[in-house]
Amino acid sequence: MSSLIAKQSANLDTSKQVADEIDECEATDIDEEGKSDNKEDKECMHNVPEQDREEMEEIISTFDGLENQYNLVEKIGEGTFSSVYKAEDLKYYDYINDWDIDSKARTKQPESETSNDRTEIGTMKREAKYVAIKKIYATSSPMRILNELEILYLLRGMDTIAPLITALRNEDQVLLVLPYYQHTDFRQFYSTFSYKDISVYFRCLFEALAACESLQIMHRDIKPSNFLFNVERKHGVLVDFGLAERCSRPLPNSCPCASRDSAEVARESYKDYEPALGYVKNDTRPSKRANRAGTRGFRAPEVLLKCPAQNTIIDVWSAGVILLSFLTKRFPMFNSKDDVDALMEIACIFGKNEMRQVAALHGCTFETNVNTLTEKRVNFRKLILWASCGSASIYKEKLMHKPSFEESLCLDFLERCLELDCNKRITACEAMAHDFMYLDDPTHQFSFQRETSFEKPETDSPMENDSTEMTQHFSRILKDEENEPSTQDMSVLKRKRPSVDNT
Ligand SMILES: Nc1ncnc2c1ncn2[C@@H]1O[C@H](COP(=O)(O)OP(=O)(O)OP(=O)(O)O)[C@@H](O)[C@H]1O
Repeated sequence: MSSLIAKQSANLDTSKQVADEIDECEATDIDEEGKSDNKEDKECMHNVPEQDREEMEEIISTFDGLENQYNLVEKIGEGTFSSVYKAEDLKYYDYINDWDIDSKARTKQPESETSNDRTEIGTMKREAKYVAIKKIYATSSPMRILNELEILYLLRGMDTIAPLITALRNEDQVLLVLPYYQHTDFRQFYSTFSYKDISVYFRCLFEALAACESLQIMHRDIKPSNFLFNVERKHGVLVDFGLAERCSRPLPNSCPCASRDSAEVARESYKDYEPALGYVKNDTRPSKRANRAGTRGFRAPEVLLKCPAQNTIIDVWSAGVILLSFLTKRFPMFNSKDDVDALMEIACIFGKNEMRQVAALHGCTFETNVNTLTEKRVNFRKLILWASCGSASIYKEKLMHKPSFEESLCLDFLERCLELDCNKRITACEAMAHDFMYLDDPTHQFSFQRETSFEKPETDSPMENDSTEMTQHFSRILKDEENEPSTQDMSVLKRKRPSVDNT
């Protein structure tokens, strides 16, 4: 076994470190070998499914000496490219652990307490410390693994990005060791968060995105399960840079969106376009190729339209989709099975007109014979109220009220994140200056001006055109929920699509 990245050596005042880590509540004995006597872990191991236990035993047997460093406790995640295990770090106290933000937060305690603790070092009970071990499947290419390692290295030192502690390799097996973050499953809080809570969530997320943006790194897989949010600590950490990529300077003619002039022409050109029905049988045009990596439902329009000039702004769109889930109280928001479906879901909200425009921006055409799509976009406030109110009468009542300051601010931020045109979308750094990020900060001076005039909207029909399939679909959801709240299908836009000949 070889260590790809050496742990920082332990030549510091270890005693101070140890003293700083004391937490009486979670105290755990550690014997001379360094193994903890954590009863919870032992009980946990009994509950570990047979298959997971076998996997963990295999990892231990593959990596010589691993068992002296880490005690694998349970499997905590399984993705397309890796499995993730929670493990106790048996050598924690031998190393400088700058990555440990929990302990850092705790060391901010009064001097008198820490000096008292220091005197008890020899005899004290040490708290068990955990890491997350990510086992990358051997099918991943070495270049992909190296890319993840390099990007994690570049992004080190951020409180909102999970840093790499170390990495281990044995032949084709690679383990990444990351801090373990106690977090809350998104499904447990997304429908109950207040605007202030949502603001805190997004400030952490955008802090991480702004750091990526300043280094021109696209994460490519922004979604709730990759942003580990701890509700109690009100802190989140971005993980999983397995698909991350460094932006390359786009060639000006690689896509109309890549240069200001051609983007302007493209934005206008779609108006004159006359769609030709059918498709070219012997199409000799070169196929359009671009990185489309990501998770369905979170891909930005430019990714779906195979834009070769993608940049960090794709992650802002994905963050916008998460925000839409918070506000509509629907997760997942989109549930497409392929890219065409995904574009249709987006078109349900933005309407055909804007879809044609964004397609032209990336050198494509958008045409569909799905006659239930509207030309114009759906108003975000109406969509959110409709999806989140639970009953048509509450929806109507809320719609009649002027949005609160918090709601207006949040809607403004949502619109800026979910901007179809990637050149007009808010950047992560700009987002950090948006007032929405500071809703919970009593010292923040707000400059956001909400519209003073408020026209009571027509409430007979929730959307512009009540005859569309989408409106009927939304209405059905509302009706169902009025009678009996449905927990079966939380995805607003999940619906059967009529057969499409030409999209
Ligand atoms: N540092 C960590 N602390 C706690 N849990 C973690 C940590 N890293 C990952 N996890 C858990 O493991 C899951 C999978 O991790 P990760 O996203 O890195 O793997 P993946 O194979 O790329 O998954 P996917 O294909 O779903 O994106 C996460 O959703 C999370 O629940």
